[in-house]
Amino acid sequence: MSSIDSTPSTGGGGKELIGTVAGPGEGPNEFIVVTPDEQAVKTGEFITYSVPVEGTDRDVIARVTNREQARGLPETFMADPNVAPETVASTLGVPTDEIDLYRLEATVIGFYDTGMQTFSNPRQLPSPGTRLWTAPNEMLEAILPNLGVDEEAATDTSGSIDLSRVDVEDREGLAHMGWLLNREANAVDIHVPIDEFAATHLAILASTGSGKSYTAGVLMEEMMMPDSRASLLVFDPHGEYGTLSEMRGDETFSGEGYQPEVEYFDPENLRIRISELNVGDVMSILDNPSDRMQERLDGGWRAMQRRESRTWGVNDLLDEMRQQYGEDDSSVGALEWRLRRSIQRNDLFTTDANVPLDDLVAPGRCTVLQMDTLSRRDQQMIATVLLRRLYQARLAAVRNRGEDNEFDGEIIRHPLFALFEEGHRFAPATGEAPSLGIMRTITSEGRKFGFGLGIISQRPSKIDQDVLSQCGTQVTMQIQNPTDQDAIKNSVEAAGEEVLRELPGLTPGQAVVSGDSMNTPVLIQVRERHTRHGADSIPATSQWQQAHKERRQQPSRAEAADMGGGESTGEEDLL
Ligand SMILES: Nc1ncnc2c1ncn2[C@@H]1O[C@H](COP(=O)(O)OP(=O)(O)OP(=O)(O)O)[C@@H](O)[C@H]1O
Repeated sequence: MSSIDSTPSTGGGGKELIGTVAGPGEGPNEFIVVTPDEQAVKTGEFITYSVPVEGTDRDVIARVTNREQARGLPETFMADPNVAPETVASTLGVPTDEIDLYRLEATVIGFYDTGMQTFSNPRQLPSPGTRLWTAPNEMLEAILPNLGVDEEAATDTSGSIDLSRVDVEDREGLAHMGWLLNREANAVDIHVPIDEFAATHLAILASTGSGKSYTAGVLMEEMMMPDSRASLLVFDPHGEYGTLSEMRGDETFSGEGYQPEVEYFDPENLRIRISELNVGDVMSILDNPSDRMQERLDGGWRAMQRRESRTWGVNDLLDEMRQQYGEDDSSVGALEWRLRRSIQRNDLFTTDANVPLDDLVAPGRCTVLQMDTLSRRDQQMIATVLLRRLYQARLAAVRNRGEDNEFDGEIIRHPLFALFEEGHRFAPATGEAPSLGIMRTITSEGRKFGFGLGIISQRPSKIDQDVLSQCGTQVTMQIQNPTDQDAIKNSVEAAGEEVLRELPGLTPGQAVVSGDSMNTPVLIQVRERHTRHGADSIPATSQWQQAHKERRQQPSRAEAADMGGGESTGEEDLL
């Protein structure tokens, strides 16, 4: 059978003839390709062919989903590991040339429709005999991520669409995450649109040690570049982002008079004003309040919130409750002990200090909240109160409350992106967390108010499924735990079988990027960071060695005592 000429109209690097269509596959979008061994097309590779759609030739992209040997040397030729199969074959006089053939299964993704700005399925499989090429590098750079291809930029002098002409390198607001894993390093760079994941939220999910915080670091670097100048807030429960300060003054991040600011806040300057708490927050930190106590607290708290002053404390609240329920009310008495223990004696809470939101967030500023010395509950409390204030301040900006002379609340006029390490701690699937409510609100409503969240976690099954399912872009790295794989399957829409199959085999730094920021899920190698990674494991043996040498160089306590007065022998210390 003569092969059908289906040369794609696009030119460019990486385009090589790989084989021919043998026939349809199992599913309605699947077909089988036969290819000789030396082409070595890997699973996950993007291949292309051309078909006429409504009178115009379209370059259709398909993904190789499986590869198996269709014909090779008989197994008896491989029996002795010391003799090459070719030697056995030639001794027996069997020709080995072109004996290997591979059978590839491929799934049609579609042709890029410049009108719809995404893939469109031609609903027609390539005919047997159609020739297939690996898709050109430039074409993949332009159409795999959801960047929107301008039809004019893609049209060549003859008026036909040539997607390899589109150059995304110089486009603004893109995050260069890395490159397509199946191609050579940097052959197909993957740039994801920051606007997209900053609006519809992001999840970075992987087992521990697979590169989550490294990848988050890469994305933050990209967001702080001169063509983005993001307003970032990082909730860092382990103190892993100390090295982001290297962005300050680094030429890579500077331009047009801009340099990113990187600010660190610790618990000392992250105090929470008591009046910022709502009654639900307080209930969540009190020890087992009875129904009657909850009722008293609710009445007292509401009265305090109606007051003009925002600087009241536990004593004022107790006075208020005694006024309402009587001096000798036993429930107020029981509440007093609990309120003093959980709020008044916790340094986190204060009556007056309140970090102004303008000090905390600004365009071109990455603020890291270092919370590693705080308890989990205090970390959640800080997140709750800050997120609520920030959300209200964004709401006020979007609703033009700033133009109302009587409005005296806080207002933030630029979009925000808040990133959570240990996301399951702040939005847990089970158990109480005061921060869960506001995180659900922001993930479901934040898009309209320019407030994006990024959730990083090594336990997807432990994240609230509502929050996880609202994260429109997913970066998924190595995950072996079946429960976590199931959580991804259930809540991540874009995670098809192909994505899930990849997860156990990934190595650190390899990731599947899927969802709103992509037109189709893609396997990438995450690029190296410009700043150092701040969360490497501690190299125990070299540090033991160093510490031991230092210890030997220092005089022992007994020797030191000896040198001090000349009277001690050291032995005296032991007596
Ligand atoms: N893209 C990459 N390029 C080079 N090295 C990487 C890359 N991604 C990860 N690594 C290396 O892999 C190791 C683990 O990365 P990382 O600390 O980000 O993992 P993690 O998933 O955040 O782990 P944990 O859950 O323990 O915080 C680090 O030593 C890091 O240097």
